[in-house]
Amino acid sequence: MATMSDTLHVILSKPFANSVALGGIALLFFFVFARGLTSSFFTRKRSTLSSVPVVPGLPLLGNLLQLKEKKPHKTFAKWAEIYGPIYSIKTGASTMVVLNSTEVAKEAMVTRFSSISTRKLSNALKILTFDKCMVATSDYDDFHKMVKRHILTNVLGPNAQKRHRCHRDAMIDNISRNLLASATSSPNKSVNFRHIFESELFAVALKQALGEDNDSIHVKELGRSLSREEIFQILVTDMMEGAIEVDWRDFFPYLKWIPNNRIERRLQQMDFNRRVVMKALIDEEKKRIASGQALNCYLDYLLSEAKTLTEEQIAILVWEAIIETSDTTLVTTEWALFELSKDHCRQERLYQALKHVCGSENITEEKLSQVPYLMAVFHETLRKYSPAPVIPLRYVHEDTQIGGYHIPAGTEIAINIYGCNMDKRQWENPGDWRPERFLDEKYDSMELQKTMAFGAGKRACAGSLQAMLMVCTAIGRLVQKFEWRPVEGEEANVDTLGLTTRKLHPLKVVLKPRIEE
Ligand code: HEM
Repeated sequence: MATMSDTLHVILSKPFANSVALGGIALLFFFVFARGLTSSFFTRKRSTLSSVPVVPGLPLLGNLLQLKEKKPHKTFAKWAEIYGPIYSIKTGASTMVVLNSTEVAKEAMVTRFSSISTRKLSNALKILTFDKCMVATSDYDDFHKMVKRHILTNVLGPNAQKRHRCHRDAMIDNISRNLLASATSSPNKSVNFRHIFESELFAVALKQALGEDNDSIHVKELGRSLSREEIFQILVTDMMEGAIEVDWRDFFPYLKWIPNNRIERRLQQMDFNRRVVMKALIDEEKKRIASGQALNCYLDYLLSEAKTLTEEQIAILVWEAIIETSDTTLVTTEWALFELSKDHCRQERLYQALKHVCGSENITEEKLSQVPYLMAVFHETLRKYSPAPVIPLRYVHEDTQIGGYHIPAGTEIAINIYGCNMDKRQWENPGDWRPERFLDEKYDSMELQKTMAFGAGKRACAGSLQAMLMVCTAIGRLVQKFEWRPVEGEEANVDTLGLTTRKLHPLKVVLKPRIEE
């Protein structure tokens, strides 16, 4: 998987790119300098507000080389300690303003939303999202409003979630049963929590989106049948990796004419695989529908209600519901259980809180609000391990202001959710995982926006209710059923990987089934 630094090193070591860069360097310097000069000239003319503090960088490359650490959200947070919660950086030819506190992030997402409502997509995301054809990556326009209404009506809104309840209940039962089987067949041996959870979560994603959880599918264009694991690889894993592919032309749009075949071929292949697998899955369901068997799922709903959408658009939207369900919920549950497994006192506190409310019954979604400590575990995990650490870039389409600074049109905005949720001025000892901080009376127990993890304003996460229901019920049930202990050395495995803050090393724990009293 290419990181920004890998890519830059490749650029800088490639003779062709070097010769282009050297040949055009005078021109480019002039271009960049002239661009800066003109924009600051207009800035001064149009606004009495000052410009945001600037993180110094190199000519042409700007701050790209300083972002060589694989986790830009951490570098952004470090810069916030020096330059304040709002500053600007240069990523090649573009100016990016980075927001690192709840105050300025909310101002951008709520108060100034009308000036910052478009997305700036990388080349990779443009290809993989069929050019903004998803709810999450589209601009705030009529298409967005229509498809958001669709996903809320059939999948993610409160009524839709009630209708999909049976899938979530089956998921928790299966996970609990599979973990019990592993723990009793080989006590003291670590169990593969992620493998079991991920597979069951994918089942919910498929049932909500397509109506059925397929064990395999024949894909004519690939000339073979794919197993469920291969379907997951193509629809989820490859796409998550592809989304962070760095194409250096993103930073130097005026060099777009230079081909970047390696990345383009890889992305086109991923896109092709996704298209043909989605087509095969959808064709299979169309046969079911033609036979008169209707199911409550997003595909059936879109085919009957969304007549203006093309087949390709429907396929991307159905895929969106699959991929968004399949990752962040696992990320949050795994980190919460990681923290609980190494903190016996807090695990015991949660167990007692569950016992107090549920006795020997299993926790259910109806009872979640009666266990404030469980909700606190959820929010503290979202705060410390914010699954989407940086919100997909926004684009300023008319001059605006944030934090009292002038922000000219054309600026990219990076909202560093990780920075907001780890801001020392808002959170005491932010590096500590301390659910008790959310037991404070100032928090409404069922409010989902206690941290910035789900974003804010009109583009806040549409799946927050589903995520809360699944994560909290899973943590609650699994702590009711088992005592969680980390295997030796697990405490140090805090590294993350990828687009979301997925745990680099899957959680390794020993589970001791609790004796039912
Ligand atoms: C713990 C789990 C989750 C977290 C932390 C999370 C976080 C986020 C964030 C930060 C955004 C971007 C907000 C913005 O651009 O301002 C977002 C958008 C979105 N999320 Fe989630 N998400 C989670 C789970 C889910 C799930 C399970 C779904 C289900 C399909 C989902 C569907 C969406 C959609 C459709 C959007 C786009 C909303 C819009 O643009 O109007 N999310 N999410």
